[in-house]
Amino acid sequence: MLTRTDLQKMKTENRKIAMITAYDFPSAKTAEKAGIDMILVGDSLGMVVLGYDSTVKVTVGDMSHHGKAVRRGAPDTFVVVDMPFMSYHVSQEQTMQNAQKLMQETDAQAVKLEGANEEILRATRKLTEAGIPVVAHLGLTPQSVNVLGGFKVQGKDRQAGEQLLRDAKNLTDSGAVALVLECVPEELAAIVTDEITIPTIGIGAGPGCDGQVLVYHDIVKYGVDRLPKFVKTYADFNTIGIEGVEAYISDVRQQIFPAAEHTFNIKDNQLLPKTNKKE
Ligand SMILES: Nc1nc(=O)c2c([nH]1)NC[C@@H]1CN(c3ccc(C(=O)N[C@@H](CCC(=O)O)C(=O)O)cc3)CN21
Ligand SMILES: CC(C)C(=O)C(=O)O
Ligand SMILES: [Mg+2]
Repeated sequence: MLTRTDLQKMKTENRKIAMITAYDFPSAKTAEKAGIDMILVGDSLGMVVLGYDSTVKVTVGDMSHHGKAVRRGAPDTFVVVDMPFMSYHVSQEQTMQNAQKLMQETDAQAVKLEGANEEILRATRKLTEAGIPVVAHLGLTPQSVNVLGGFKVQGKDRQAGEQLLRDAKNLTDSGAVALVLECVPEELAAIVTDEITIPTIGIGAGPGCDGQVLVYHDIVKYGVDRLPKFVKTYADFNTIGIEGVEAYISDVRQQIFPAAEHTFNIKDNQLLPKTNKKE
């Protein structure tokens, strides 16, 4: 399993970090078998596997439930669990308790928090001091979709760019181990990556970041229809899945399935006598 130190070394040696989301046992198992560097149990699970239209409805209980399954599927991979909407905003005490629950129940290596206001910076410091590594997340922060007015590219003007760079530096100073940059212009992401000492992991933030993260179901096109511009797909599970289920339905209807090899038998002398009840 990679460590925080390995990630730092990858940045300085310009070896790119490959991260993917996973939400359950099979996706985690596949990601680990393929040799992924890091897994994110993203709160995007609300949209991708629960069918909500944003991440706002996701709870700490949901994150724990899915995080545990991911850990069982990927016992040897660095796992980051998202702290969901409002689980780190009410009070410092509640933030610590929620992070404790996620770390202890899922056995993750780090938690991820969106944003960089005073409270988030304090939480990042306090969690780190308590032994909980924090991954930061700037740019498009989906938990604030209702304030941002949609899933839109962020940091497009000079002022927003300067703010983002300041935030990134403050998060670094507060102890964050890595920074996810979501939906920001590649020029800005490259500058931030150069200016801070911790690794940046981009999603829709261009090739200049120290690593990349994408949503599992986007990469393999599974249950998703409209994909953001920044996604590249490498497989088409939708098509394969529909074809497979169609063939199964057809086999059942044509009595091709189940065949002899799918069927269990007992010895003739153990057979129940026929009762002829139907006649
Ligand atoms: N399946 C999935 N993939 C993701 O990457 C993802 C989620 N869900 N859910 C949580 C967030 C939401 N994300 C999103 C969702 C939509 C866009 C999107 O449609 N963006 C527009 C750009 C709009 C603009 O130009 O400002 C696009 O065309 O890509 C971006 C990020 C990223 N995350
Ligand atoms: C898009 C990534 C960075 C995320 O936070 C998620 O999947 O929830
Ligand atoms: Mg998230």
